[in-house]
Amino acid sequence: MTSGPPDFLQFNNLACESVGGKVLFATDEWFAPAGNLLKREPPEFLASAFTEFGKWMDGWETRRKRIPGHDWCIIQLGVPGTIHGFDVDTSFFTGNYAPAASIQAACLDETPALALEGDRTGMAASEEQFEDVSKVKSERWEFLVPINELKPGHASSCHNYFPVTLSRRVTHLRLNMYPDGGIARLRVYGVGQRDWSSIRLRELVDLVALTNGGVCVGYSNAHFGHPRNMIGLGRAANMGDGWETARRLDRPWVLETDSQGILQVPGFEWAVFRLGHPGVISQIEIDTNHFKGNFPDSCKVEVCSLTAEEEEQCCMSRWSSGPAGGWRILLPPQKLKPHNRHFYSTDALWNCGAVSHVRLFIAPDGGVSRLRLWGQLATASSGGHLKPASKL
Ligand SMILES: NC(=O)NC(NC(N)=O)C(=O)[O-]
Repeated sequence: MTSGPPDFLQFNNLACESVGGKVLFATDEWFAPAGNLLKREPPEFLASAFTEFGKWMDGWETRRKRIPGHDWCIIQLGVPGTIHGFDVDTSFFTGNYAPAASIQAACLDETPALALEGDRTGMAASEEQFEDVSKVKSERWEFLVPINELKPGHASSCHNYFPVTLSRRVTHLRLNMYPDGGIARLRVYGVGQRDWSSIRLRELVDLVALTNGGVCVGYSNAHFGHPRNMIGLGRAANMGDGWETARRLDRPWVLETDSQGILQVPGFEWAVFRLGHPGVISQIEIDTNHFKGNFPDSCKVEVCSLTAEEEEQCCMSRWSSGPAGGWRILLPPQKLKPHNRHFYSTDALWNCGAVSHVRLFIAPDGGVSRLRLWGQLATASSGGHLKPASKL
């Protein structure tokens, strides 16, 4: 029996540098810095690239150890949250991959006071140099992944997936490699968890933002870019930082207009998001930044309210069985423009009250770089669930 990629790959990468993930400390970074672990772009190999330290590698690579111990680094998540799984990606590290790794986690109130540059001096850094404000040495942090052998970074074996079952919030990770070697990327799949107590009554927040705990829970097509990219920080860096579907193959070979001159573009693609907190959405932004020859013709937004159990059922049916109460239209169909920020406020939106989930349609296909859903948190009087759904 062949098993496909694990379900946790649908979640957000909480450690990615594009959402603020940082390496605070590494015992050794001789060949390549640990910061590479958190890059958003897939790893690459440049056969003829060498530095004064050795072969240029796109990942974290330490020296062949000639002293006791093993190498490790401390990572601060860009978005603190609950972790559902890891991908320790060894791409292109073949004769120099780390043969084994483990991952530990902590939830720290403050950032550890660290000021160490990556060590290229010939002396490995010691545990004492890592001053941990939690007063618990990082070597004693809880293991989310015990020591496991890794596979080398050939295309067929580079992904080392580790599912995690821990419902507690995590802020920092310690990645251990045994004894030394290289790892191309560490992807930390989870859901952001923010403290909602600091939000004032009637304050508008982007309820779907990754930093506020929004998460994509289903989609029809993600050929060129995953829909979760739409809820990332700031404006998209490029087309790869947005949601982009393949060209639909069921489009007519010659497009035509109907009797009223409206272009007939059958078919659509969709993506469903769970909001970080149920709320009443009053402003929407749909940004087609960078999508110029491939922006969607039009979009539509629907909403519903689901419990965690109802969401699980919908996910299991890949959203073919809709919510019991049905989807309601929040934003009726709107024409879109290329490379443009589209803003819709209350006069364009239908009154739907408090909701927990949103479905964005694009017709017939194309790319959207950002989706922002501004609203107030649900209260007992606005009629929504007071607790965010927590299962996928
Ligand atoms: N050819 C190599 O990759 N050699 C060494 N690594 C780098 N990056 O030069 C090594 O063996 O660890």
